[in-house]
Amino acid sequence: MLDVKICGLSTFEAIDAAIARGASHLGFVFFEKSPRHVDLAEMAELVDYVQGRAQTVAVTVDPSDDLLARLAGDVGVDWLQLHGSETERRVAEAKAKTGLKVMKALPIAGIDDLDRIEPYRSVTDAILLDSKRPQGSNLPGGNGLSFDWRLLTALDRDVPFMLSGGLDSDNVEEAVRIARPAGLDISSGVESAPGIKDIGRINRFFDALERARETDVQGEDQS
Ligand SMILES: O=C(O)c1ccccc1N[C@@H]1O[C@H](COP(=O)(O)O)[C@@H](O)[C@H]1O
Repeated sequence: MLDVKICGLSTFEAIDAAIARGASHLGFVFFEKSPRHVDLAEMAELVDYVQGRAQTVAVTVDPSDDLLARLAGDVGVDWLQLHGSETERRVAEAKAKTGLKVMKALPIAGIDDLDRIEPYRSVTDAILLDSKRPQGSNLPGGNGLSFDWRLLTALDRDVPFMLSGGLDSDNVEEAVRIARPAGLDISSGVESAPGIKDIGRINRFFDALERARETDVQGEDQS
């Protein structure tokens, strides 16, 4: 069963829709330049609303020690997503300081980028593979752009990862078939405009994922 993280949530309605369809993780973005940014008070309210129905994830970019302490203390999320240029050492430090589970995002554009995964494996609870920030964008993630998933076929099968970057209901079936991820992370692909989650698109995404699972099971039966 694939983990599914719906990211960039800011309303109770979208949280309920994602949980109803089986999202395992819900992401809340703390990054002021993002159209999905929520402040810490808003994030605490959203996390409180989830009430253990899914894992909650604070998405951050090179967070300060103060922010880490507030996310672990005042907000009370389950996971920290590090989506900046955090070194392995900083990731280990963030985990030790907060006691939270940590997901490190790594940008992938070419085969050499896969070499960056191994050093992070021992200091994280999950690795998230995303596309690289396009020129001109001030967002390190949430750009709605995918990378060449065929690169991931070169990865050792015992390296579990979450796949993100430009996933939507039209491409998720192909993404799962090619990349064989342990989980999926989606934000822009379930929005009607930047930062505005669309319940219809959330439903269509999970419908497409169910079709992908059915096709996969049928494929396995024939082999
Ligand atoms: O969504 C954002 O605005 C964002 C801002 C800063 C860091 C990460 C962000 N989002 C993450 O980007 C990926 C992919 O998103 P998309 O599906 O391509 O829109 C996902 O991991 C989000 O958590």
